[in-house]
Amino acid sequence: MPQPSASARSASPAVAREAVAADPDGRPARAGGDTPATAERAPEHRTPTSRAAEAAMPPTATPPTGAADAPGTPDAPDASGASDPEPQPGPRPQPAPRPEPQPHAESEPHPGPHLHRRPGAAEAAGADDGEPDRLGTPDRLGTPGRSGGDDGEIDGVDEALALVSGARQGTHRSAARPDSAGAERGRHRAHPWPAARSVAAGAGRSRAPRTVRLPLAEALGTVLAEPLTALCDLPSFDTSAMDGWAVAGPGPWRIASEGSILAGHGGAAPLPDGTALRIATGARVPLETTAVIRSEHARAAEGTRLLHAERPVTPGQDIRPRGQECRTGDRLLPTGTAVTPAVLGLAAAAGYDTLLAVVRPRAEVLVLGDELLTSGLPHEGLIRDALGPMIGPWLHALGADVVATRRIGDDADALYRAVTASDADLVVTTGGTAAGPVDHVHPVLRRAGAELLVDQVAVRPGHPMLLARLPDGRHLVGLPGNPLAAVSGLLTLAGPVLRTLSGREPERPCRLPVRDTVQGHPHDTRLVPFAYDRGRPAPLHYNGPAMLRGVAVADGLVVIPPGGAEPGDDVEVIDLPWAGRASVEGGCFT
Ligand SMILES: Nc1nc2c(c(=O)[nH]1)N[C@H]1C(S)=C(S)[C@@H](COP(=O)(O)OP(=O)(O)OC[C@H]3O[C@@H](n4cnc5c(N)ncnc54)[C@H](O)[C@@H]3O)O[C@H]1N2
Ligand code: MOO
Repeated sequence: MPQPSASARSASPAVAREAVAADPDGRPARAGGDTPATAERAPEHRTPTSRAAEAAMPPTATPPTGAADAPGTPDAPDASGASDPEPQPGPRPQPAPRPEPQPHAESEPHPGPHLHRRPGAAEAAGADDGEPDRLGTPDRLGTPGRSGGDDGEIDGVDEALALVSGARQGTHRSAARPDSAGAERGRHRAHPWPAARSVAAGAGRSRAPRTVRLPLAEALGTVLAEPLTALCDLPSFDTSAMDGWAVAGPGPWRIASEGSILAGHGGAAPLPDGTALRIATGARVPLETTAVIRSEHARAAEGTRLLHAERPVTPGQDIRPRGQECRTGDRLLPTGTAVTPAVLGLAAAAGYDTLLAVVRPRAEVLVLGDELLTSGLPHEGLIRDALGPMIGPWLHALGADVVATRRIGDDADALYRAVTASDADLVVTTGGTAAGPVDHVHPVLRRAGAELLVDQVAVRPGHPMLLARLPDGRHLVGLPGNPLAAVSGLLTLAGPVLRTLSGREPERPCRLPVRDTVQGHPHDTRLVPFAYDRGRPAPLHYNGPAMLRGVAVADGLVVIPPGGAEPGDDVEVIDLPWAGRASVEGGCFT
């Protein structure tokens, strides 16, 4: 696919801004230089050496081992329009032929010295991300030659990916770590995406769920640890469904003088044949009642105290018979049902004061990275921690009680102490999963004697994600630091672990016809944010590994198998916990 022309790109203010905001080597420019007075810095542990090495990186040099962004990677321009929060005035670029970032945009970096960035590559790829619309448009990308803009000599996507993978393991990683053989094995140890999810679900099942009896008021968000069995008939007596008249036998009826039967009153005497008695909605219907006639369908003849029906009366009308909804002992809900507000209501109606619930698994979040700020604007290579504010609430939505979110910096000893001292059922780390000089997750897990259940997943973004079992049986999910890659890890590993840890069955896959073409990765599954468009998942832009702009407006992520998907192809969808398909017309219900 041809690149958008330079003139088309320069028409976009966002892209124009990016052109001046980027270093010649594609790294984000420093934002002004001054640290805002309010900026609060995460604990500083980084060595001056690593910072100096970063600062010294020449425009075309191989990045330091473990650096997240290589010069000229297609991911670099996501700092352009994607990070610009302002609405862009002026004419919008036409969205139709706009290419999505190439699959290998998620497999960065391109570490070989022969893969130098060409001037202008960042701007070219930046045009991909300048699409301001919420819904994506059909994306056709990765055609041979497209990658040439960023990849120098690389002509086709497959070749580029093969070369990047090989180079990463054979050259880049081996430079970072002495165990280059292990790095070489990396590709083979990656779990296919569906297998990784199964392993994660199985890991959650390996611990017997703890149960607790909770008052209804405290049970919201838990999962039933036993079936909800009706403790009474519902309704528990024959009930009037309307305000009106209880009548016995054929009319007209003599109006009884006893007044009215109200909801909450005890049993009235049997109703004699030929009589009518005022009755309220929800009141017990007297024995021998034939029907209830709504007030507006009956007329009391003046002076005679006789009641006439203005419509035909059928026996049983407007009476809810005892046990209509359930009988005592009926199973209303199975074990494993999520306790929603509606479940609380049903449980109360069926006679429950407390529920036996699975204790929500406890999760602790450990945010790694010395480059992270907890407030203020990015400056001098420091960036805002996007994961600290996001992961805890996301885990809560996935069923965990988050006991803490702690910032660990790039300190291996601090990480070791935090991992081994945590009493959470699930420890979730962010960043540090790859092979850079300060990527401490693997070494710390080795030191802690953890067993790696999943070590890399064949998914983009997020392939360095991991799942480990600690010696005491607790689990750890290592999320990659790139924010959308972290989301991918949440949905691939943390979600299934928490689902089964909290006593629920693994989610049944839902498949829906995708609206647009989505380019596949040659070998790996892709997870792409989407929004529902009349029941069909429409892939969104801003889906690069470091971007959250797409997923922030998404209903879920589509699972694109290697090879891609065409419009109408059924693809698996994972709904975001707060944007379920249940609210969407045409969605599927599992
Ligand atoms: N030699 C290799 N390098 C990399 C590989 C690889 O396979 N071999 N994979 C790349 C991919 S893909 C990803 S994703 C990242 C994952 O790296 P880490 O998990 O080690 O994460 P970091 O290096 O710590 O950070 C990556 C990136 O994300 C930014 N980050 C980290 N934490 C946060 C946060 N809390 N909020 C916002 N942004 C965050 C960080 O600054 C980096 O830019 O590794 C590639 N490298
Ligand atoms: O680029 Mo990575 O795939 O973000 O995980």
